[in-house]
Amino acid sequence: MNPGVDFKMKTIEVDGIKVRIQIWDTAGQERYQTITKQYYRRAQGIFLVYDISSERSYQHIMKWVSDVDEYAPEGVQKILIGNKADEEQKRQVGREQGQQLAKEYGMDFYETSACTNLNIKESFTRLTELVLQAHRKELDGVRTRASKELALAELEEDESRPEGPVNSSKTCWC
Ligand SMILES: Nc1nc2c(ncn2[C@@H]2O[C@H](COP(=O)(O)OP(=O)(O)OP(=O)(O)O)[C@@H](O)[C@H]2O)c(=O)[nH]1
Repeated sequence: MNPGVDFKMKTIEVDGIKVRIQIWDTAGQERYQTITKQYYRRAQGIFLVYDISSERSYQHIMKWVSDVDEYAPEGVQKILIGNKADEEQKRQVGREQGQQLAKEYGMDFYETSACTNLNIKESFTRLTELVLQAHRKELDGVRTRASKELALAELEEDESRPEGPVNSSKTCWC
């Protein structure tokens, strides 16, 4: 295992389907970034997490977003998280600021707490849902393209076939 990256597996249920997810927790520190960016490439869903008691961590989200845009696959699903929601007395980032930023980037938004478990299950379920939806859309696209190509191939085959009854005794096309 690389320094700066934690790994866990978990099974969660989404729409009655059991989904096994791999969770890669990459360190935020600058010194690990060459390593952690490598992990973006295979991600299907990403949580961008700031700490509601740290304005600085919120300001950092823009940088994470641009890194994700640069290194993660195009269809990656993203959710913005404001963590440490239990630390209300230390709050530096308003909930509306989180909502606003998420809206700008077209992401869902949750305030969570790893201490009280607030929205932990909900946010993982939602991200998994988004990943599954995106995957289904991609598959539908592939299926539609494949059936169009098949229909076209059949049409071409029909057009190249000689006219007249199939069992005609005539063997040449002239
Ligand atoms: N009160 C509170 N503390 C939290 C919460 N989540 C994490 N912490 C604390 O915040 C500190 C940092 O937590 P980490 O999980 O190491 O944070 P991290 O983002 O992985 O840190 P990096 O390694 O820099 O990426 C620890 O002391 C945690 O106990 C939370 O929801 N509420």
